[in-house]
Amino acid sequence: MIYLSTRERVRERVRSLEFELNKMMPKQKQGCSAFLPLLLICSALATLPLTSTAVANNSYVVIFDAGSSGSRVHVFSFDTDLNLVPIGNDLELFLQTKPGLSAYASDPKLAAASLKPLLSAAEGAVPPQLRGSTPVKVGATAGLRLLKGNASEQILQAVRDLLKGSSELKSKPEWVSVLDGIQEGAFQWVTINYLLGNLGKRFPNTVGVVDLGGGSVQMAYTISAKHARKAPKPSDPKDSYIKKLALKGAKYNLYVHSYLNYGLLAARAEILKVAKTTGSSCILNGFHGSYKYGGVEYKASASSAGSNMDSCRRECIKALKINSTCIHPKCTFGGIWNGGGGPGKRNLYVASFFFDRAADAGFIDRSQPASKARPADFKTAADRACATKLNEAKSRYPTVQTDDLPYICMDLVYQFTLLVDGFGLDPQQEITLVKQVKYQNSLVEAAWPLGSAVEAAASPSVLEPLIKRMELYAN
Ligand SMILES: O=c1[nH]cnc2c1ncn2[C@@H]1O[C@H](COP(=O)(O)OP(=O)(O)O)[C@@H](O)[C@H]1O
Ligand SMILES: [Ca+2]
Repeated sequence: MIYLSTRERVRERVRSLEFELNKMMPKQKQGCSAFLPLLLICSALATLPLTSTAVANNSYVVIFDAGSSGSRVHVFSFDTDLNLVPIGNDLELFLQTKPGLSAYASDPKLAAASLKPLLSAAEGAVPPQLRGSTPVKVGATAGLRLLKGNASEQILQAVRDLLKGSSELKSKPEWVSVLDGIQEGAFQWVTINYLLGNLGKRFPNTVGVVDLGGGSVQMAYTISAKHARKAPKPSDPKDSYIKKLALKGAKYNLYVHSYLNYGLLAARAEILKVAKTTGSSCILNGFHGSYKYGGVEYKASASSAGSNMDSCRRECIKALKINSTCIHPKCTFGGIWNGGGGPGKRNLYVASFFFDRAADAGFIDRSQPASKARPADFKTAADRACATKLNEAKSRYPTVQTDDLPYICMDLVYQFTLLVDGFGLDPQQEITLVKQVKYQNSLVEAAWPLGSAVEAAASPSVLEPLIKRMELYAN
């Protein structure tokens, strides 16, 4: 009887509540709308006085980020309103390991085994009685995208076997996949705007994101519906420039593009390819060696004149194909439409290697989760780095790993060129370099997995058991 009356009260609430979270992938749209009533019920239940059992009603999601340079696991817990709730003292369990899965291209089992310590820590963070209903998802990014032949599929299969064979968490084969760059960029946008409390606001009140990984770089920001209708339509719909999102009652047209091969480590290879055989003016004076990326070795030597900011910039502009044909009103680089700009791009949260190198160069404080900077700061830092000789570099850049030191001028010049010549930022525009975002007095990683977890937490597989637990309680 209590169960029925609770349901009644829920229905009442449902009528007066608007809560909508939608799917990012068009193929799941139908599932989402079919699922909407469940979300409404959960949202309504969250406002009922269930205080003593509130914790029992939280759901957990485990997301593996199989990045090109490392693997990471994130565990999140959500309440029925999709707010993050603490796991122990933090709002997230976050662990990482290096190298990434793609470094084990010839040994899929070993690749999967590299996730074991992360998996057992993640499992330990989920209460035992909830493990069987807690989804574990694995999203691989540029590293696996760039592997040749069926190597990436074999690694994914080994990971599926690992999850099925040695984890209590709920896994499905299709939850272990290579994310496409558009999903990656859209999830990053959701993460940042979720943490800033922007979801549900009008589009000009959201922030744009740039995420510079090792293998690829993504940019995403919202544009007006009018502009979105005029967006160029690529021949393959899965490469669409616009992703439609409906989050917390607001509809967004997200401009999103991922540039494969233009992550920081992949871009080094692109720059070395355009450098003359006499050497690259991006490499510090005193270095003569080679650079390995994606199983290919590139000659990497300083030019006889040593490193030089302006000549290095020209190499970066060539590598980025800034001047390639543009059939749209305006392009970023390589003939890609620039999205048209607008208020959704006014505030940019710029993550991953942008944060790391800015901290290495010393113009932001690594101990702070986020710092304001300007693209021009990368140029000033590059000027100094390019005037450094290899034998002075270690003392000048103590946090940079030895293998990365010859490339410190290249990395900083590339980052400035990418922001200004590529993404069209004013060198003086203030941007936020971000590693973590403060959410309810805790810090949460500014990375795509939270966006994926928000989507997963709103899916039937997570909410159905949750509703059953609530019904059980109400009975
Ligand atoms: O969750 C995170 N927390 C902190 N830094 C991260 C996280 N995810 C990625 N990064 C940053 O991104 C850099 C490389 O990105 P990644 O290995 O994910 O490449 P990819 O995105 O091109 O596959 C890392 O060196 C690190 O600085
Ligand atoms: Ca990444």
